[in-house]
Amino acid sequence: MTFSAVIVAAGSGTRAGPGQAKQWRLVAGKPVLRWSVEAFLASGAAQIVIVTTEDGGQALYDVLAGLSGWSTALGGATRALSVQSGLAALAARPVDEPVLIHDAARPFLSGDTIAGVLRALEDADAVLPALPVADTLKRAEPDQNPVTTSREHLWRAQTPQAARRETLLAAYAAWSGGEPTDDAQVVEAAGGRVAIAPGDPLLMKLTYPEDFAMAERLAGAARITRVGQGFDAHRWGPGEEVWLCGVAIKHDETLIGHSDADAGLHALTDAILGAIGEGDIGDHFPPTDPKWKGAASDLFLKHAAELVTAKGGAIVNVDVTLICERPKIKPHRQAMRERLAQILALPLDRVSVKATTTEKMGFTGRGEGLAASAVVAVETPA
Ligand SMILES: Nc1ccn([C@@H]2O[C@H](COP(=O)(O)OP(=O)(O)OP(=O)(O)O)[C@@H](O)[C@H]2O)c(=O)n1
Ligand SMILES: C[C@](O)(CO)[C@H](O)COP(=O)(O)O
Repeated sequence: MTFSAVIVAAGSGTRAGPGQAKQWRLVAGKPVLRWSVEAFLASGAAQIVIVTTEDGGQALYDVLAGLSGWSTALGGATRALSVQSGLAALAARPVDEPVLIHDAARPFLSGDTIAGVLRALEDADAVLPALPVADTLKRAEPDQNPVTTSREHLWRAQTPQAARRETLLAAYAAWSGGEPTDDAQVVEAAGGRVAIAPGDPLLMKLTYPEDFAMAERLAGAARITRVGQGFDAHRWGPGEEVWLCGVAIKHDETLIGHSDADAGLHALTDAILGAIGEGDIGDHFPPTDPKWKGAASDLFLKHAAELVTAKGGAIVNVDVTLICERPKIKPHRQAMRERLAQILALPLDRVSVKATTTEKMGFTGRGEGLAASAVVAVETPA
């Protein structure tokens, strides 16, 4: 389902204590706001409006470096005003398109939560993700005994909250209560049907200083590790040098292929694409396309690495094995590792290049061709 998103990030974060407002602070090395933008991009949001203060403007470009598909709107004095500013900035989108309104202060947004909210919107005017209250509740006035209060039918509201843009615009225009604390409440007051979608315990709102320590611990749980493997082989032919793992090696033959035939980079590119479920190298760079004739294969690897970044992921380590009788790989291994580390912006100890012969057996053993296999570990949001 096509949808757009409004991320409200114009608050001052007073309760989180002194220092930078919470949406700009880091959790697991990543700005709080960036977590949500990446989650919406990974789920295919058609447009993302980020609502910030004027001061936030420049910070935004640093915080969202490398990401596209977002625009900005100026926040208001309250969350509700910031939401309305974000909705106004979506004027070019279809008025009946679902809009997901999300607190920047909730970094651990998953694709499942987004999908659940959108699914529930098929039968409702507005949807909020929520969790049932699990603790016993007490109402306590100063100097009085706490009074136990039923927790039955009580839910903790989270974001993103969804409604079609026209529904939200009409409901906010009709709102005459005090300060609404969420968007579903505004649709509810306008007589709309509000549904609850599954909330997520990880989707906590950073509110108090101590929440940041908790978020650091949750950051590990909010990410998954994926593994991808790739394989490639090319035939030997007449030539004077061969490209392997991004390094040119003088040799009495070359590998034949549509691009520079760097089997090491091709296997590694496929491993990365495999880890993130993005098909294979041929899907992205068809061998039938003359554009890629003689292309330097580091371009393919960079593209795969950029797809990982766009999903909010990071490559953990890569391991390439080259399979050939000749040339000898050992003298070039360090240069290959350094080149791969440079292309992928990884520390050297996370890049491995190995080599083996097949003891004169098979096509590599007979010197007909060279093969390469690669394994990669990638971390992405769950
Ligand atoms: N005028 C406002 C107030 C809040 N928000 C956003 O609404 C979300 C939820 O608000 P809250 O957690 O209350 O954030 P703050 O208002 O920043 O925090 P505090 O109340 O502690 O100052 C946050 O992402 C916040 O940036 C906003 O865009 N504009
Ligand atoms: C919208 C909200 O996240 C729902 O739980 C929440 O109400 C926003 O925070 P605030 O402290 O009420 O501004």
